[in-house]
Amino acid sequence: MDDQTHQEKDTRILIVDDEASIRLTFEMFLAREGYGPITTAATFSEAIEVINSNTFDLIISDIVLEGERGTDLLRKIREAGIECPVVMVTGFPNLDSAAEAVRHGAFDYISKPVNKETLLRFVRQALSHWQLEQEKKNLLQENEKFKRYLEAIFSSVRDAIITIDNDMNIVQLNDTAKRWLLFSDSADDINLRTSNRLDSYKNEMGKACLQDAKQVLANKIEVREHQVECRKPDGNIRIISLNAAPLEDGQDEFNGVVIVARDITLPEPETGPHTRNKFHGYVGSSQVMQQVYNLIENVGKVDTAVLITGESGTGKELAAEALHAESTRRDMPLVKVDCAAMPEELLESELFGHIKGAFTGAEKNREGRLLQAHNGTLFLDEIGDVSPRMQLRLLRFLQEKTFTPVGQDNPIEVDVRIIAATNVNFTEKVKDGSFREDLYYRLKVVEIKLPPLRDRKGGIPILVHHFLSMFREKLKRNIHGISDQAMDALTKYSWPGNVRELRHVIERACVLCEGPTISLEHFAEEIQRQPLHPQQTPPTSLPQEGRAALPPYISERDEIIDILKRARGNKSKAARMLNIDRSTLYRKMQRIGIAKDIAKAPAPKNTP
Ligand SMILES: Nc1ncnc2c1ncn2[C@@H]1O[C@H](COP(=O)(O)OP(=O)(O)OP(=O)(O)O)[C@@H](O)[C@H]1O
Repeated sequence: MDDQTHQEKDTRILIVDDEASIRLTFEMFLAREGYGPITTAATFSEAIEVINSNTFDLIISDIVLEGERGTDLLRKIREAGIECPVVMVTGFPNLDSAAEAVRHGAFDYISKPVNKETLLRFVRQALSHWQLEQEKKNLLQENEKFKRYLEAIFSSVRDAIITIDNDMNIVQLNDTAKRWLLFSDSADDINLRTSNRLDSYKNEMGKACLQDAKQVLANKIEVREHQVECRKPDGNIRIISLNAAPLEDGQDEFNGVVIVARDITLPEPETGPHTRNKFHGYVGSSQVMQQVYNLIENVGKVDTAVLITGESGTGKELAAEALHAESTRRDMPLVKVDCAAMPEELLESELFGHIKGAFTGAEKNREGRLLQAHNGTLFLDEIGDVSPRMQLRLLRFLQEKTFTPVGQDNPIEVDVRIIAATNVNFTEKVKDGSFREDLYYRLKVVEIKLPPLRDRKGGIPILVHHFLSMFREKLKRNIHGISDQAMDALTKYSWPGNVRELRHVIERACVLCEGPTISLEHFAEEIQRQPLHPQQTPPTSLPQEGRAALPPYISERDEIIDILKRARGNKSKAARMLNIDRSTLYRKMQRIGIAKDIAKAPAPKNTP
C-alpha cells in the first residue's frame, strides 16, 4: 500500500499514554507525516470519554495506564463496537500482556523504547490493514445488498426460475418453480418436499427441465421456447414455455444452467372459474366444451341410449369412449362398429352373428358384436347410413333387449348399452323417410352435440399446443413452438375436417419443420392463405363489410379495434359486424385487454 494513502488528511488517530513526553513525541512524529487530526488522552477514563464521542481510524495505547490496563481499554473499545486497529505500546516486563492483547484483537504491539521509524511503520501497517478491512466489509455489504435485491426479483417474478450446477443439483429456485415442480398451489408443503436434485422431480415440468438442462450441459448452447403441457392436480393443463441457458460467470467459466419458465396458456374465451381444459381424451375449455364434459359425466352413469351428433372429426368417437369410461360398465368391453364401412348383409352378421351354414360362405358359427359387448357398451358409428332392414332389427333389439343371430331360431338376451353417432342431419333423414322416426327417438334418449371447430376458435391454440407436444414426442423432433403468424393462420382457417384435420395439419407441420419453430411455410396453401385472403375465412367470422380494408396478418385484437372504430363505439353494431353477440364481444375485449373507451376513438377517415 502506498504510504501517501495514509498521510492524507482525515486520518484520525488517538494516542493514549500517561506519560506526557510520549504523547507529545508520538503526536509530533505523526503530525509531521501528515496524519491527523490527532487526539491524546492521558488516562483510562479520558480515553473512554473521547472514544465514546469521536470516531478513530487508529488507536495507539500504552498497555499500562496508571493502575488500569491497556487490555481493559481494548475490551471497552470492542464492547462499544469500535473496530479500528488498536496498537499497544509496551515495556519489556509487560510483553506477555501485550501478546494477550493481540490475542484479544489488538492489531499489534510495539516494544518500548519506540523510535520514529518503528512508530511510523506500525501506523502504516495498521492503517493499510484497516483500509483493506473496510474495503472488504463494504464489498460484503454491497454483495449482501445485491443478493437481497436479486432474491427480491427472484421471488416476485411470476416466471419460474431455476439454477442448476454442472452435476444437476438445484442451486436456487423461486417459489413459482417450486410450485410447478411439485404441482402444488399451497406454499405450505413446498419446503417439506423440495429436493435439490433436478432428476427427482418426475412430473412434466421436472422432466422438461431435466431434458433442457442436459441439453445445455452437453452443448453449452441455449434451448429456447421449449413448450410443454403440464397437468395440474385438478386435471387442468397449462402450457409452459421453457428457456434454458448456460450459466456463465464473467470469466467465461461454465457454472451450470439457468432455466426460466413461463406459463403461456392462452385463456379461452368464455371460461369460468371451475372450468376443465382436459377431459378424458378431450382438450378444450370453452363454455360449450364444458357442457359436453358435464353431459358426458352425468349421462355416462345412467344406462340410457345416447346419440352423438356432430360433423366429421369433432370427437364423436372420443365422446363414446368417455361415456363408456364414465359408466359402471367401464371394466367391460366397449365394442365399436362402423356401420357405414360394410354392406347390409355383412353388417347384419357382424352385429348379430350367424350360425354355420346360415348362408353361403358361413362356414362356422360367428359371435356377433352385440354378444361381445354383453355387459358393456356397443358404439354404432355412422348410424345414419344403415339400411331400413337393419334399422328395424336394431329397433327390435332396443325394444326387447334380445336378438337372433342369422340362421338361428332362438333369441339371445344381452345387457348392452347402445351409443350411436352420426354426422348426417337426422331430422332431414327422418323427414324424407330414409330413417325410422321410432328408431331415431329410441337412439336419441339423450343427444350430445359436438360443435364444429370453427364455432369454438378460442380452443384452437390449446389444441395446437396439445398436438405439438404429442407429435414432438412421437416424431422425436426438437420443435419448441409456433410463430404468431402461423397460429394466426390456424385460428382463421375454417377447419371443415374439424379437430381431426387440425391434428393432421400439426402432424404434417412437425414432419416438415426442421428448425425449432413451426411457421406458415409448414402449412398447406389453403391454410397459409388465410390471413392474406380474409374472404377465405369461415362464415362465422367477420363478414365482408368488416374485413374488406383489413391488412394481412391482422390480429384478433386489431380486428376488433378496427371494427369498434368503424362502429363508432357502438358495441351492438360492432358485435353484429363481427357476427358475434354483444356479451361475447365484451368478453373478448376484456380478455384481449381492449379498454372500453378505445371504441370511442374517431373512426378512420376512409370509413364511410
Ligand atoms: N376436443 C378434442 N381434443 C383433443 N383431441 C380431439 C378432440 N376432438 C377430436 N379429437 C381428436 O380428433 C380425431 C378425430 O376424433 P373422432 O374420431 O372422435 O371424431 P369423430 O367425430 O368420431 O369423426 P368421424 O365422424 O369422422 O368418425 C381423434 O384423433 C381425436 O382424438
